[in-house]
Amino acid sequence: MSQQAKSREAQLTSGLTPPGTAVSDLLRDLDRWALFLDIDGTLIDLADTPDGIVVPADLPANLDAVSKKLGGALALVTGRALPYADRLFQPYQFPIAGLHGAERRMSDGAIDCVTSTPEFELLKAGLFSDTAGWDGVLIEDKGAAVGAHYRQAPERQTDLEALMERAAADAGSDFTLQRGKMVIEIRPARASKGEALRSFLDEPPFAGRLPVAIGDDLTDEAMFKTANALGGLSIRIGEATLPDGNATQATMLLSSAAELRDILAGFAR
Ligand SMILES: O=P(O)(O)OC[C@H]1O[C@H](O[C@H]2O[C@H](CO)[C@@H](O)[C@H](O)[C@H]2O)[C@H](O)[C@@H](O)[C@@H]1O
Ligand SMILES: [Mg+2]
Repeated sequence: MSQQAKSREAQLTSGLTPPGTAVSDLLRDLDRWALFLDIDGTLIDLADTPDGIVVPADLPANLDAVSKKLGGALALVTGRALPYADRLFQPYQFPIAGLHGAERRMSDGAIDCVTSTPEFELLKAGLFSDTAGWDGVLIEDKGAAVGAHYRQAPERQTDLEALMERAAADAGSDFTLQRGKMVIEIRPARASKGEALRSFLDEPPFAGRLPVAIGDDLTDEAMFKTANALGGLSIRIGEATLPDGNATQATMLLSSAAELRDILAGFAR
């Protein structure tokens, strides 16, 4: 662990208010906070495959109850495609940013979506065919984005890095590589989770509130940075040290998605 990460770890676990207290602070001052929640690894436990996730039965209703206590100021901010993420929490629909912030449904229901192109469809088809014989590798078609998963084939990480870097270069400047947990993605470069958080805060019912951003992966660091810059709270699920050895931008930690779900369940009551 780098020196920077060590001092960050100490800072996070020293006299700072434990995250559980920070979140329960919301109980006292409901008009003050806006909650921005990542999905995979934050609300929902990680699974071997993108479709292997299990949504705990009480989670959708708890999210709805927390949202109502915050006057609707709860948004999901995910790398998943917006329609896929929406289905996870039926019958409820929340303000949501998908594809790492590239597409968004605002509180009034208006959707700013991003669509694929014939060229990008060809690129995705090429990835499927190039990896057809790579056991355990899973190509995830997300419409205007694509993910290459190696959770079940860690030995293929280097091959996938090279393949996705070439594909991203072919895709051009409208796209960017996004690394994550056992995945490399090519996504629209037009936004980030930090920009999505800022856009929500320009609109009711988020405007005038301070952000609480909670996430678990590299893509969420942009959300943490923006929340911190706006005087809000940033909470990472997991360690203070990122896989690359750098310290997280988050100012607080939670141990697991289960711990966050318990806090939200208590807050929902
Ligand atoms: O921003 P998030 O909501 O956290 O979404 C990030 C990515 O989540 C999914 O991949 C991750 O979760 C999978 C299921 O647990 C896991 O198998 C995979 O290894 C993780 O990387 C999703 O498949 C991606 O599209 C999201 O970008
Ligand atoms: Mg996540």
